[in-house]
Amino acid sequence: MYLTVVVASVGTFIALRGRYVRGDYALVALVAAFTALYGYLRRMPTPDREAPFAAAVRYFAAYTLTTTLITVVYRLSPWHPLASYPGPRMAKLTSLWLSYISSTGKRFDIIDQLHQEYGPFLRIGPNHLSINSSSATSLYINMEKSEAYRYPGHNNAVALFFKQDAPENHRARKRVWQGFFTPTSVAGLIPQLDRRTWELIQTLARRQAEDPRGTVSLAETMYHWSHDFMGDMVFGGCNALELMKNGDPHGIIHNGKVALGLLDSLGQTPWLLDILWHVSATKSMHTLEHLAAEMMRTRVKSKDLPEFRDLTSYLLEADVPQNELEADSVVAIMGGSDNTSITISLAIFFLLSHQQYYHRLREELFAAFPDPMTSMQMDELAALPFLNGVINETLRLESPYYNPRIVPHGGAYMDGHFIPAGTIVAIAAHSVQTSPDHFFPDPKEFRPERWLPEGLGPETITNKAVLASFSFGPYYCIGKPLAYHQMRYALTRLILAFDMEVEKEFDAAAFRDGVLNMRTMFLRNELRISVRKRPGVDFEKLVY
Ligand code: HEM
Repeated sequence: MYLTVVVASVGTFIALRGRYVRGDYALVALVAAFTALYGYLRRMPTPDREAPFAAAVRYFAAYTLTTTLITVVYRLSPWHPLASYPGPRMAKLTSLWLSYISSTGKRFDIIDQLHQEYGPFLRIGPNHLSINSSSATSLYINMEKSEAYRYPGHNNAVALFFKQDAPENHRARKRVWQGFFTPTSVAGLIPQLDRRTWELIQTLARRQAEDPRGTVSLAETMYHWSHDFMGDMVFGGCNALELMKNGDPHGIIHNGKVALGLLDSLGQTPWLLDILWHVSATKSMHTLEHLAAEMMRTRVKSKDLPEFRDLTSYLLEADVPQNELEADSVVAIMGGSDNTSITISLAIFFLLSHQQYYHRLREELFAAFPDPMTSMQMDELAALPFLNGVINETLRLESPYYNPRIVPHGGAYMDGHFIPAGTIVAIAAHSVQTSPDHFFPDPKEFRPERWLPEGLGPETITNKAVLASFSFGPYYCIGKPLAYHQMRYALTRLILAFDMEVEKEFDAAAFRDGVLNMRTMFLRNELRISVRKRPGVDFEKLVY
């Protein structure tokens, strides 16, 4: 019987090597195999009169252990296709290591330290490489997304962001979204952005006035602002989110962020996510999915549509089926609100902790807009060099996103290395974005002047092409132009409206250390500020 166990283990290893198998299906298959074995043993006389159940457990444990042992030996052996790539032993053994370091929110830092130890090509999973080289931007031109982007629960609906088995489905859907992101269409959203940003200013002042400490949570209020604007942009305001007025009773922000964090960490071990999808560990993912579906259903039924065209109107015009509208709405809710608002909050954090840059930006903005109530055009904001420097510098330091791709048939060559087909590869975005080869001097410091034509002096290196914040290639961020405008606009309005200060006891180093990145960001410490209205600003009378 043990010979049969070994043969079964070797057979399993050969059949599954390098293949992705759904974890929930595999679990069901294992339970079925155990049941069949037990049924078989019940009918067979066992020589030593061992109970059939105990014998089934023993054989099954032997099978599992043998299969695991063969896999472990293979992964650490010189015959593994990635054997020549260095990395921590645990990473070579199991993708659980990558899921674990992802769940700490400090993956970017851990991977950066490992790159310093092992070099630019780092094995961070049994079948997974992190690449700390500008050449890795080319991965994004023609490689498909890894299984980490699979819609949890294998909803096969076509939607942006999530992995599609047929890339042409992604291209077709991206064309529909592109209709919404044309300059004319984005221009139609400007009055909404204006309205919501004045409401943000009122909300910051109101919340501060109501707070016993006399301060306001900037990051939380920015999230409320971006979700309210997203509700207008995606659903034409039909869902009456109104987080700035009502807070977040349905937990859309919390559940959205936890869901994204789970996707970012468990997604690196897709078989485990397949299993956990069926239990309460992934509750936030289900909650986000239900909230998004509900919002989309309300929008589809609504007769009370705004004058501007929202994203859903483009999807409906293209006859996108209901289940795909709902899947796209998950993407739109998270894509359209999360990164933009946290980037603005972090830009303000950097400015307030580097007063010289805060003053420099104020000078630029006060000169460009002497009347703080004035309207602002997109091209005027896009032409302000220091404002753009502040935004790019914040993105450079605080968007260490992890975007894994899969090497296609035939493999790939990079910097003299051959990477076999089927390997999962990702640019080490944080390492590249903070490397002295690409950003010099002071690559780890917030120095927005590096983005100006004169830079930080004659030695300056600013390799704009490696900024991976919006990714590259066919899966680049479709919202990039809108996101830049939102960030420029909100930052400018806030700086024109208020003198801002952090709380007296604010610890900038501890705050920065407490920024956790799992594609979305979690802040361990609050960012509370105080705001004081500037002369000439009169927002109280504006009614929304
Ligand atoms: C600072 C703000 C933003 C940042 C840093 C950002 C970053 C990114 C990144 C890195 C990706 C590629 C993901 C990957 O390959 O893993 C992406 C995709 C995407 N983003 Fe953004 N994003 C921002 C704002 C927005 C906004 C405002 C929207 C508007 C709805 C948006 C919608 C999307 C969509 C739909 C995708 C998927 C594109 C595709 O699959 O082709 N993003 N974003």
